[in-house]
Amino acid sequence: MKTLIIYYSGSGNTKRGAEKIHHEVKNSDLVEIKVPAGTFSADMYETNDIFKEQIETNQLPQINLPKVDFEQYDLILIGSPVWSGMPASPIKSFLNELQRVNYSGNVASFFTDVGQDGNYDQTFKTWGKNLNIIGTRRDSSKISEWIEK
Ligand SMILES: Cc1cc2nc3c(=O)[nH]c(=O)nc-3n(C[C@H](O)[C@H](O)[C@H](O)COP(=O)(O)O)c2cc1C
Repeated sequence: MKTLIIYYSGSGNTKRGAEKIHHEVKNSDLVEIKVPAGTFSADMYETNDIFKEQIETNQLPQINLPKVDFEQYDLILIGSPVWSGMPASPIKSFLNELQRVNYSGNVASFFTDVGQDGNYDQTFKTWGKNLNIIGTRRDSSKISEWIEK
């Protein structure tokens, strides 16, 4: 089984989790989703306002991805911070891209937060409604056990 671990991280927590999972999961590749400088703010409250506006208006952030043939992966594991009880907006951009290319493999997600995951799971499933989503989990612990089953 081949796995792509792909993540967006604003301040490094999700990045660290993704790197840990990458070391544990055999036959996995690791890719970071980046946004242009200035998309968000260093201030989390400002970022939260920008985020909410993006979601309300569906003006999603541009994402910079390396050229990846998604179809070579059996599973794409998407890492995100929780923002306002939801996945971060670059994840919505990425889920749109996966649906645009009709990715047919399995999709899962892990998230990092400070304890309030709100509607993360439901929102992820709604944003990726045309994908085969196998589930979402908190943090990087036990993720390799979960996805390798
Ligand atoms: C804009 C913004 C909104 C956030 N909203 C939540 C939230 O609703 N619930 C929560 O538990 N943590 C929230 N957090 C905290 C982050 O989810 C947490 O610090 C996460 O680990 C950050 O990951 P990162 O370092 O990969 O960006 C928020 C952080 C930011 C910047």
